[in-house]
Amino acid sequence: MKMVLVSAVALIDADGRVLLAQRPEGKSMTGLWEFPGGKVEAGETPEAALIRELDEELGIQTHQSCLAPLTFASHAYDDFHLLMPLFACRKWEGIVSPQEGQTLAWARARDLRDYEMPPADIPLIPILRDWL
Ligand SMILES: Nc1nc2c([nH]c(=O)n2[C@@H]2O[C@H](COP(=O)(O)OP(=O)(O)OP(=O)(O)O)[C@@H](O)[C@H]2O)c(=O)[nH]1
Repeated sequence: MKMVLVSAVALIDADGRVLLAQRPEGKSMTGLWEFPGGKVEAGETPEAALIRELDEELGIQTHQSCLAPLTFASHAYDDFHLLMPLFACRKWEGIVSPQEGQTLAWARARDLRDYEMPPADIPLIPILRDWL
């Protein structure tokens, strides 16, 4: 099975809320809420992929030193196996604004369960809630 490496981040604001992005129409798993991030390209580190994706998707800049490893997802989808490190980040520059028409939500830890997420993300929720 093809292994796909996706780097994702829990961006945490000053009130301890986490940023979720809703997958737009036309993509797989439309409407589900996910952590910002994306596929790691050839020759890229997971951290560099995330720094690039945050700039592209949300218009913010961060640094490797602001990305702390938090946990990971390992999930067998029908057509690929997803391996997804989840970093935590509390420091960035710029204002979070959707660059690709995504709907964004700042979710409180206790409300995370109310957002329908991809199956790979489900085990991450209690880890994140305990950690926040
Ligand atoms: N960024 C992100 N991707 C996730 C999460 N959970 C999860 O299963 N994924 C999966 O990881 C892949 C991320 O790919 P991507 O963001 O670079 O590209 P994409 O949505 O256009 O991919 P796709 O349309 O090929 O599915 C997708 O298959 C997505 O469904 C998550 O929390 N964040």
